[in-house]
Amino acid sequence: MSLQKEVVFVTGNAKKLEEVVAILGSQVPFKLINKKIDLPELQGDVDEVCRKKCHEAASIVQGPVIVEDTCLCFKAMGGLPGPYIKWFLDKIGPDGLHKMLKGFDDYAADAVCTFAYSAGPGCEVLLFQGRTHGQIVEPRGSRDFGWDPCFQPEGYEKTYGELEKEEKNKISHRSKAVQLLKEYFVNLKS
Ligand SMILES: O=c1nc[nH]c2c1ncn2[C@H]1C[C@H](O)[C@@H](COP(=O)(O)OP(=O)(O)OP(=O)(O)O)O1
Ligand SMILES: [Mg+2]
Repeated sequence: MSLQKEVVFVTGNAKKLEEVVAILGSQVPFKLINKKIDLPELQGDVDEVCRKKCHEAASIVQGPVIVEDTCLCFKAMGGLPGPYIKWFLDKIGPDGLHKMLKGFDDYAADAVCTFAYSAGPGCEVLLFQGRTHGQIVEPRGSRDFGWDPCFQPEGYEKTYGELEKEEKNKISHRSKAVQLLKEYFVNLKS
C-alpha cells in the first residue's frame, strides 16, 4: 500500500489535467487523483474565486483537494476579462479576443494560473500563483486548447498554440504555479 498522500484535483477541463500531469512528471510528492466535476464559475478577484472554488471542492470531496483557476488579463481593460475569460472565449473565440483589443491598440496581457489547496472541508486554503506576460495576437497554431492560439508569450515568436507542448509547459503560467505547489509538498515531507 502506498503511504503517499492522496490529493484530488477537481477540474472539468481535460486539457488542464493533461498539462498538470505532464508538468508534475513522476517526481511527485503526492498522489494526484482526478475528479471531473464542473465547479461553479464564481465571481470576484482571482484569489477570492480560487478560495471559494477550493471550499466548494473540499466539501464535495470531503478530503484534500486541489483546484485551479486560469485568468487571461488584458492590460488595456484593467485586467479583464480575468477570471471571466471562459465566457468571452466561449462566445467570441480567440479571433474575437484579438479583435476586442483593436480599439485600445494595446495588446499586452498576462496569463495567470492559480492553484488552491485545502487539506479538507473547513481547512485553510493555500494559493500558488504563476504568471506569464505576453501579447494577444491574431490566432495562429493549434486550436486544441482555449485561447492558446491568440497568446504569444514575451520573448517568443510563437503563440502557445504554435509551441510544442513541452515548450509551453516549460514557460507557461501553469508550469510556474505547479512548481510552487510542488515545492510546498516537497518541503512538507522533509
Ligand atoms: O493554458 C491555457 N491555454 C489556453 N486556454 C486555457 C488555458 N488554461 C485555461 N484555459 C481556458 C479554459 C477556460 O475557458 C478558461 C479558464 O477558466 P477556468 O474556470 O479556469 O477553466 P475550466 O472551467 O475550463 O476548468 P475548471 O473546471 O478547472 O474550472 O481559460
Ligand atoms: Mg471553471
